Amino acid sequence: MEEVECGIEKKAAAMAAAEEVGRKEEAAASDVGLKELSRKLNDFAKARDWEQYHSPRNLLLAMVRKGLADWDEAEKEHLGEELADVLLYLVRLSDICGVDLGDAATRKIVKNAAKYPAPSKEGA
Ligand SMILES: Nc1ccn([C@H]2C[C@H](O)[C@@H](COP(=O)(O)OP(=O)(O)OP(=O)(O)O)O2)c(=O)n1
Repeated sequence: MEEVECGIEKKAAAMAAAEEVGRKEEAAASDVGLKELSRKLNDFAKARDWEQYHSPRNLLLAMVRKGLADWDEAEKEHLGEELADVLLYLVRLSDICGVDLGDAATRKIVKNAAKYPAPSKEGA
């Protein structure tokens, strides 16, 4: 009897450990960097010989077409897929145009802050 209980405990511990690994993998996937996405998209296009179709114009048109889709709040999963497509096309477009998107976006946030300063909180 004790042996059976020990076996069940071991199985529960293994399942908890697997769940923890799954959670960590999920967190890592949602925290993926732009350079990693860029590399994956490049591999994806190369493997299919699709580089010929990925001109800046085609990528921009594909991005806009995805962005024009009906965005229904009730269909969160579908919305996520459409927004993911927009992001992937944008990352690919940036790569094709030789733009470091992470760097450009970070610089632009700094520029935006200088252009649109937040109201001072002093005396508020
Ligand atoms: N020439 C292409 C076509 C597709 N893709 C990749 C980038 C997008 O992430 C995804 C888009 O594929 P679809 O246009 O088939 O879009 P969906 O999968 O959303 O299908 P649908 O629009 O029919 O719902 O595939 C790509 O890189 N280059």
